[in-house]
Amino acid sequence: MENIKAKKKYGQNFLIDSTVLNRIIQAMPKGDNYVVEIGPGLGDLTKNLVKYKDMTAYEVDTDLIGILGSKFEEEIVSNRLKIVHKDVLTAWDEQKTLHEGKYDLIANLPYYIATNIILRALEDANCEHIIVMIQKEVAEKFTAKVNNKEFSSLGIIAQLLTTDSKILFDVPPESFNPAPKVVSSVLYLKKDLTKSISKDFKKFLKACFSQPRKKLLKNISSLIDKEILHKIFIELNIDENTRPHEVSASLYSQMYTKVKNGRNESTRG
Ligand SMILES: C[S@@+](CC[C@H](N)C(=O)[O-])C[C@H]1O[C@@H](n2cnc3c(N)ncnc32)[C@H](O)[C@@H]1O
Repeated sequence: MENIKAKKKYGQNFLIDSTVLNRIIQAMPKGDNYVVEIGPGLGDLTKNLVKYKDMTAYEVDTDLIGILGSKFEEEIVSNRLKIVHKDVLTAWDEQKTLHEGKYDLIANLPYYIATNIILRALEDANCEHIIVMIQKEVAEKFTAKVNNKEFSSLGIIAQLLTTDSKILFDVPPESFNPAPKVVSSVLYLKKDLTKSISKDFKKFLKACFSQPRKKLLKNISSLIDKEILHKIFIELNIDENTRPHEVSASLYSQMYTKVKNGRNESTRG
């Protein structure tokens, strides 16, 4: 490895296990989608991805930009690889999508912003597949199903926006340099590009899970009129003692529609 000291503040844990790299490449979706990588680091995953697809990589660390520029001179000149020196969250704020055209996000993510990045990728209308290395604990939240204690707004959002979500495999700390403190997993999400969810629905979910172990009714009663809530719970056949993780994604979606309609009716009336 180059003489580069990994920076904690950028979540730099470089992948040094070629078996894991190969497994990520094997998981690459077939088809013509462009590839976007977030955090190419020293370029080990990039080197393998660019063999198969044209791609853009977003890297925030100035010290790595020069290294990547000389390592991939040929790929950059021939337009197979574009390296963007930018914080990827800023890029999303500025342009809403990381690529004009359908793309797959394939990356070993910086863990300190992994959840945020996945949520942004789920919102990005051009992103079709998400294959990312993240903390196992976070991967489990995105793939959790109803009644599982880990089921939260992340699992609900993922279920409503994807047709497939799964953990492909786990990766031990020794596969990285420096080794992270946690076990990692490669998460796979295939989005349904016809679906989207609103900011208000996300706010509603946040309220529903504000105290995850308390009753759902209690969590949202500060936000929504109690009478409307009781009516909705009866209509949807939800017991008043139900905890937030015991309600399915589709029921949350129906509940939100009813809350919205209830509010509209009360403003009209
Ligand atoms: C876990 S390392 C992965 C490096 C490399 N892809 C690998 O697999 O060895 C995360 C990478 O994301 C970069 N990074 C951190 N924060 C970023 C941000 N906000 N925008 C873009 N890249 C970021 C880091 O500098 C680092 O290169």
